[in-house]
Amino acid sequence: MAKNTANGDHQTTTKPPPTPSPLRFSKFFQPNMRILVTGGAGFIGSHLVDKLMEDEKNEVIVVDNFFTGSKDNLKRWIGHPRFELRRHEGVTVSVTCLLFVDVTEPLLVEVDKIYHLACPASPIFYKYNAVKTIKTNVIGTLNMLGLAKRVGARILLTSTSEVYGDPLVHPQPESYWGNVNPIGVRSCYDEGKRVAETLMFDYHRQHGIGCPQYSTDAFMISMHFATEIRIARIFNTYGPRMNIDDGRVVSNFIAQSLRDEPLTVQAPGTQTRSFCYVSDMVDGLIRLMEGDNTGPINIGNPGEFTMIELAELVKEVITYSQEAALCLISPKVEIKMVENTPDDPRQRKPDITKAKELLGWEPKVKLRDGLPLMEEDFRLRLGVSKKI
Ligand SMILES: O=c1ccn([C@@H]2O[C@H](COP(=O)(O)OP(=O)(O)O[C@H]3OC[C@@H](O)[C@H](O)[C@H]3O)[C@@H](O)[C@H]2O)c(=O)[nH]1
Repeated sequence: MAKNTANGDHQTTTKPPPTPSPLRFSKFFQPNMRILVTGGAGFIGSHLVDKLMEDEKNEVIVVDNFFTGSKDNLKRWIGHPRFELRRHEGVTVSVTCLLFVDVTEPLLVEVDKIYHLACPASPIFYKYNAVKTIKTNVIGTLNMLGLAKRVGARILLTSTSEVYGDPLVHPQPESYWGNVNPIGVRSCYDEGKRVAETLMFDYHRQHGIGCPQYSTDAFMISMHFATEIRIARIFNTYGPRMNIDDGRVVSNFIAQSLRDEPLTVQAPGTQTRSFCYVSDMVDGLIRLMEGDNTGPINIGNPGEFTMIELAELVKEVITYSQEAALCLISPKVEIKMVENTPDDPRQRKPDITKAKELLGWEPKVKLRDGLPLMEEDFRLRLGVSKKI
């Protein structure tokens, strides 16, 4: 008897593993595309869900443990017939509540595509429980790969620019192997994502390319699914729905401006980052999933800013009063230099040649245009109106 373990490994080959319903191959069956989004209640995940739900052929299942994600981000979809809620071992789900699942536990659902985003992404959150972060990246990715293998789903991992560590090559192409401290406080995330990438490629290599595959074993024909993988290396992303106290630099600066607090630039302030607006990010992820390239592919905006430049730009863009709007500078906002955290990368900027060539993708929203959209969302959530 063939036995499929929860992580999708076949223990014998005498019987074919479970296959999708034969109905899916029938002439009159028009299946919807069933898409699982892990971490779908988070900042990028929820924007991705919005985009996927725009296509009436998509059914979307979200799993999230709500450590950093929030049901509020998905409230418009709760109860929607294509936004499916499932029961998972021991977890009863009512129609008003989302599936509470942690990817470190195996998950059994039938899906065609998996966007695997689940993991805290802000340094203060991923460092908060470092062991849990690395478990999420390693065990969580193993579980999702096992699921992908079992049901024949294509899986996309959102990896990170942090796999380049404190890069010695600038800007960073995908061919750069990085400069990562394996025992530092950020390692749970950057090494975790590096292992996750390794697992993706090992599953892909070990289980062949092309889907499905047939093989004969003692005169039995067995079918198994190759693991089709996609890897995106996400660079710093910003936009509406970021947690207000998320701790990342753009959300910090906007929240601080709206609260009339000084902008905390971490020393030396000359370190650089490149900021991608969330709608561009989602577009890049979907193109990668739908295209023919496994990646890894950098998805990020190559516009590079020092943290001092970013603080100046936020000061300029966030207006407090008509007077401030006219002179484009809020008189109240100050910049305060504060201590930095260990291993903070000194520079970061994506080389997006591959994304342009292979996905036909490049970001459209400039930082100057994206910041006011985020400001509007933060004002609503903080209850701070424009004083004009
Ligand atoms: O209040 C702050 C917060 C942060 N910073 C600085 O801003 C820079 C960016 O820091 P963030 O915390 O926003 O994010 P990081 O670039 O360190 O990490 C991010 O990298 C890419 C993604 O995968 C993740 O979202 C996240 O890990 C750092 O140099 C940090 O020192 C400030 O100057 N002030």
